[in-house]
Amino acid sequence: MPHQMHIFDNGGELATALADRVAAQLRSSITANGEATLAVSGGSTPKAFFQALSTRQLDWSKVKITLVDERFVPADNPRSNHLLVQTHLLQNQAAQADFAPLYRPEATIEEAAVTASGAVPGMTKPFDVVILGMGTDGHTASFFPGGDHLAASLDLSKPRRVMTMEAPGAGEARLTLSFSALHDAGLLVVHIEGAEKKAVLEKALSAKNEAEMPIRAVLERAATAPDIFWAP
Ligand SMILES: O=C(O)[C@H](O)[C@@H](O)[C@H](O)[C@H](O)COP(=O)(O)O
Repeated sequence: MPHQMHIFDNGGELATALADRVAAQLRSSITANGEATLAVSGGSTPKAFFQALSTRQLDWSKVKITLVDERFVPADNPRSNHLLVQTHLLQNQAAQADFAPLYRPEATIEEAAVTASGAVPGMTKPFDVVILGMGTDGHTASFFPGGDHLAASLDLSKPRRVMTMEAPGAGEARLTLSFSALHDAGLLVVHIEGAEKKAVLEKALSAKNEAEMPIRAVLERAATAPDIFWAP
């Protein structure tokens, strides 16, 4: 699926433009459906975007937010994506949004994945907005090269769900939405910044092996053409 490239002079301009685009999509979904759903990634890249989006005027009480992926750690752990979203996005206007975490305090991560699958939006119909990041190894969400459930996570014949992932480059065990839950979002964004990530993207676009660079599944097989937002 051909992607659309959006290039900005700096991260601040990207954050403003992406916040405006996402807010417009959420407003449109609320008008059409009475609600809107948003799945966001963690990492260091999205902070400025989260802060900009948190100030946008819309009926946030009708917005359900979850994570694309999460470390299997509680929200008070500094590595928690829930903590990142709580700190930078669920503030200001967006504080009224409903947030559904992936981490669940179950005895095992497998049980947490089952509980989360029954509790997060996007499991019965497409998300209105999905924001993906990308690592320099070509991972996105927790679709890591060498992941123990990588093939299953990218298999579009499998149901929308929260699943577990362990991989050499992932650190803690992860909870991740499946590609089947992400690929058909109304607005599917890949948000990357810096020259190194641009080079990684170009490498990803130059070949097809998804096990080597899982981001290729998003670039090649998503039902929704991805919008790539990049700044130096
Ligand atoms: O939990 C996470 O870390 C993210 O969901 C992950 O997929 C992230 O988007 C990339 O690792 C990029 O992270 P940076 O923005 O920190 O480069």
